[in-house]
Amino acid sequence: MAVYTQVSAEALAAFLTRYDVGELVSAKGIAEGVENSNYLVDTTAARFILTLYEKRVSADDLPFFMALLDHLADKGLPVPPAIKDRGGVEIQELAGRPACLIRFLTGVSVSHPTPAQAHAAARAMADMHMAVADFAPTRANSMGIATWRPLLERMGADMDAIDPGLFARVDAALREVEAAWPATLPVGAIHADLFPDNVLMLGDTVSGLIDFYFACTDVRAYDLAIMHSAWTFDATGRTADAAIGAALLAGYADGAALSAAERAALPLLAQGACIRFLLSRAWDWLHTPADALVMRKDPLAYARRLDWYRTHPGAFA
Ligand SMILES: Nc1ncnc2c1ncn2[C@@H]1O[C@H](COP(=O)(O)OP(=O)(O)OP(=O)(O)O)[C@@H](O)[C@H]1O
Ligand SMILES: N[C@@H](CCO)C(=O)O
Repeated sequence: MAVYTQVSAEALAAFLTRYDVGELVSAKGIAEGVENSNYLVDTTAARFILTLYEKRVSADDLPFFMALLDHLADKGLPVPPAIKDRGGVEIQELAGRPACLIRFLTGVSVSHPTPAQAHAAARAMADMHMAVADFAPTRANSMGIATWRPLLERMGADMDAIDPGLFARVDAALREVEAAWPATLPVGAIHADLFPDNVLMLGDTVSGLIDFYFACTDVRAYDLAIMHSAWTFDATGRTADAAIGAALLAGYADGAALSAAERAALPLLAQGACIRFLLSRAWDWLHTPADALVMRKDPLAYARRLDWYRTHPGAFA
């Protein structure tokens, strides 16, 4: 469960007096998510999400994330901007952590998306990519390709405790990905973590894109490749659903043109996406005590996806 930082009812009630949002009625910790502490907050006026930012979100990056959310919300995308307090301030401090009160969005994240839902979600990603054409702020990808080898080397042979030979397998795949990584594809602000749990849906309609805390300036087609790796497989990474994959490509193409060069790069970008999530999951696997309250995500589910992309070069044809 993801409540690392406890906030007392008294501290929360006092915090809310900075805003014009009514008075505290109830607050519950939200179990989903692994990165930040999230509370569902009801006031006499409305419902909100309170997020306290933990280890992987740097306070220095919050202005970028909040500017991006404001920009997308202004363009009509279903994203949750932070609420401004009476002085116009979005990024606050609470219980010693950076904190934001965020607009609550209705909808549920689906664990087994249908092709229609995948289509709608990829269309929403395309809309997001188009909507940031005039978004000026930039942020380097803190989990981008330049970070993968240092992370791999830091774990070194410890990775073989997860699965014998894992270090060598990832090392070899990364060498190929590094050698062929495209340098000239269109870049822009991307979500970089648009897994099914970060898309809220009402039926086949996207009601929310959430969790922008890996958003950064990077290759747009890489965002689609991340989405493909996250949506197309079952949780173990063993089985790929071709209908979901096709729906993602079609949904994206509905909202944004995918050039021949972008399409041709997708198999490699998807392998990069697998390496990125394999490495972050492996790091957490090795550094989170097995009895911690947070659920560790299986790195091998991404090792299997990596193998799949390496053996299915025509997956995006
Ligand atoms: N604006 C919102 N409106 C409605 N529900 C939200 C909103 N933001 C977050 N949630 C809920 O809180 C949960 C956790 O949020 P989020 O995914 O941002 O957490 P996280 O710790 O950053 O997770 P992750 O492990 O995906 O990085 C979501 O699954 C969703 O149920
Ligand atoms: N979406 C990531 C967790 C958040 O970075 C994963 O499934 O590994």
